[in-house]
Amino acid sequence: MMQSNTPNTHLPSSSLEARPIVSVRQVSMVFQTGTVALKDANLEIAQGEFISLIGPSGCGKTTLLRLLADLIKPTSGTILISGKNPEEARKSRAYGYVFQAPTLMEWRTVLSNVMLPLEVMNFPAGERKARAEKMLALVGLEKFTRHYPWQLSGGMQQRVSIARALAFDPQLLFMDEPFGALDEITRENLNLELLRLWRETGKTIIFVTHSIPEAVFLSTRIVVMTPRPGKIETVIPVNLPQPRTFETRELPEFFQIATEVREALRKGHGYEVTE
Ligand SMILES: Nc1ncnc2c1ncn2[C@@H]1O[C@H](COP(=O)(O)OP(=O)(O)OP(=O)(O)O)[C@@H](O)[C@H]1O
Repeated sequence: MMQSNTPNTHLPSSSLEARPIVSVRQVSMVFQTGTVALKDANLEIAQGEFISLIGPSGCGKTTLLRLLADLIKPTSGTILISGKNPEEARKSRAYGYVFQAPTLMEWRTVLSNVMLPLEVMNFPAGERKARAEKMLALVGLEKFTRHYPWQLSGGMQQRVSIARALAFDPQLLFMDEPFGALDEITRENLNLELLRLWRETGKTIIFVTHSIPEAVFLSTRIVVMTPRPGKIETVIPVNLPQPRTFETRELPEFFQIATEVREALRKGHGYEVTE
């Protein structure tokens, strides 16, 4: 059975009085090379939030995501996901992960790519197809189930990756610059689609980006990071009305928040972000 998540019909409460879905406390990551990729990071994320991590190259955004996903272990500090450590959370399928490149298997159809994690996780055979079809419909690709990845555009391939990450119905979705390689128009359309999906499913999303407008458009809060050592500089709330539309980008508040993010990045000497 699919979990029944609550749709995000309004801005998620800024209150973190209920147990946060993600809790990062005093987390540092020093690689064997001596690079301090993350220093004393603290962050609490409530269920249903859309959090963007923004900052210049090398500030530790991917490192933070990889720590949450149990792909690497922190040097110090504590990470809890729904009250579990990252390894337990991974084993209980708490999150899906979308990478910058779609990483689809070229010899498998779209449907078969989305079914792959369900096969690996030993979902009953009868359930796999129904789940995969449901997720592909959610990302608007119901007519492309029999296509192969090379027959799809880059944006469509990334939508398949999102469907694949959601196939086993995780509460959390980690996305590492998923639209970074796409053209601006495709990217803006996918931003809108992602917000619709977020509203409809009630997922909590943690999204890495280099783009200030993308972060402002998507997020309920923006985590601004700065490099050397990787640090959380500040967390900026985005109180723009929901649902966001193309017009959202024209609002004076949109520009005000973008300026706030830019200034926070400058304060941390992070200049290398896209406008
Ligand atoms: N496995 C590793 N071993 C050694 N150093 C690493 C490793 N992974 C990342 N680093 C270093 O840690 C720092 C943070 O890297 P990370 O990939 O988290 O940055 P980022 O903010 O995601 O950058 P980008 O925006 O370019 O993807 C960088 O200086 C990077 O070189």
